[in-house]
Amino acid sequence: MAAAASPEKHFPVSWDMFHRDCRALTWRLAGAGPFDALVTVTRGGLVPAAIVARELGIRVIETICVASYGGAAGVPDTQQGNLQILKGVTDAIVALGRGDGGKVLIVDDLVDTGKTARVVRDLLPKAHFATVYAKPMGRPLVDTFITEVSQDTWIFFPWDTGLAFQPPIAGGA
Ligand SMILES: O=P(O)(O)OC[C@H]1O[C@H](OP(=O)(O)OP(=O)(O)O)[C@H](O)[C@@H]1O
Ligand code: HPA
Ligand SMILES: [Mg+2]
Repeated sequence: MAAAASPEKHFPVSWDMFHRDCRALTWRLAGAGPFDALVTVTRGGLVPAAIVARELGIRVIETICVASYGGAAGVPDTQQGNLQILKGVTDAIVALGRGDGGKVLIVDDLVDTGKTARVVRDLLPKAHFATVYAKPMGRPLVDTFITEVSQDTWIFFPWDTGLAFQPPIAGGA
């Protein structure tokens, strides 16, 4: 299956919906813990990580900073470029993530092609990988997620969007 070059369908997510989905993710994760540390994949993982960490009582939080989608100003970044790790995790977390005496939870907002998840997983092979949303290509790389959307769908997060006028459907929009 190929990644969607220009996703045709839109899946807009509101703050309320995102919070509810993060809580649902936490309920599902409760049985997989307890976790000694949480690693969030920036930047998209930061918001769900805050909610999940609060619900599960996790206080040790690390970032892994990865970037791969870049687009022209004014349009969603739907094209994936070379994946770059801008910052890794500490040796202590790497040791935990390899299964040395503790359990690490990785949180990201979504998995799409799975490239980001693959890189993070290679670094922390025994960690539990959780995302709020998953597309079919990346789904096998995730241990726990809440909602699956099709590969040709673009998910619009509340931090990337705002309220705007929508032309009526009857007008041919
Ligand atoms: O499964 P993949 O095809 O690799 O895509 C998933 C990744 O893409 C997005 O991050 P992005 O690299 O756009 O950076 P951001 O989190 O800063 O938005 C998203 O937050 C995931 O981390
Ligand atoms: O569907 C998506 N939405 C937002 N960011 C993304 N990064 C990869 N896929 C997506
Ligand atoms: Mg990301």
